[in-house]
Amino acid sequence: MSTPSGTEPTVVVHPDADVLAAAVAARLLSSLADAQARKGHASVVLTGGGTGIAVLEHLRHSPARDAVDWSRLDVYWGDERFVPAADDDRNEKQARAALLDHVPIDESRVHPMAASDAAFGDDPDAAASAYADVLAASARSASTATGAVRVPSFDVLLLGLGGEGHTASIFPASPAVRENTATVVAVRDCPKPPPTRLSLTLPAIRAAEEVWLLTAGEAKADAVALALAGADEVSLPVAGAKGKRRTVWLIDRAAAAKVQPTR
Ligand SMILES: O=C(O)[C@H](O)[C@@H](O)[C@H](O)[C@H](O)COP(=O)(O)O
Repeated sequence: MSTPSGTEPTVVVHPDADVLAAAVAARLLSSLADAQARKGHASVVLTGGGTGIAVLEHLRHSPARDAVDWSRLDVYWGDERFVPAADDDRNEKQARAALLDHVPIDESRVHPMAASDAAFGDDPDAAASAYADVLAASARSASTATGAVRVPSFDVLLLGLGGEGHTASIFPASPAVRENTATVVAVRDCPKPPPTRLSLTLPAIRAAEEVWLLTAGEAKADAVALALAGADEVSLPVAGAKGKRRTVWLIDRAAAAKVQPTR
């Protein structure tokens, strides 16, 4: 698979979905511990979806779990389902059950996107705008604003992807994929239920130091191959998910089945 060079993505293929999730958990522990050793704190953007949550489950059970100082980790989400807080579809609820409720995290450093029965009621635009304000404030306080994009300089931003090429809650040919100024948007009528969501936009995603794409299964093989072959982001949003410093595709053999080997 391709080797890291500049903005070229790194592609790492694991035998199956479970080894992939365990390997990503180990990689994430090391990356966050390195960031904390370097600058005293670290930040991660979590993703929903089966692979993303499986990684958190492996993190929870890892013997190296406490290599990360959980009290100095800032946690954000790349997207969220705009449903009541107690709804099992909430990415935050799933992340807390898988990991966050089991580690000594500093709750003031955990930044969930609003639920539909919280401060903004059932107004996803207000909830999206409020999260953009949280990101901007975090950028100012950490004085790591990434230039024009008012978000913190996320150390690792995790993303899953759909078979048709969505990532976070950015779907093909949608208003969200064409958004080039807002950092967070409300998304309606999503093909993947539930229909209403909040999502980082591609400019916000591309402000991350590292973007890791996590996926498994043959249903994702076309999207993976097209993205790595340079598809345009409007028709395949995941193709636009790139880190400032590094982009890493962490996939299993089934999802890698149609990737053209690099010469
Ligand atoms: O909230 C969501 O639904 C996710 O953010 C979404 O982008 C997910 O990561 C992909 O749809 C992959 O999901 P699976 O890993 O379950 O295929």
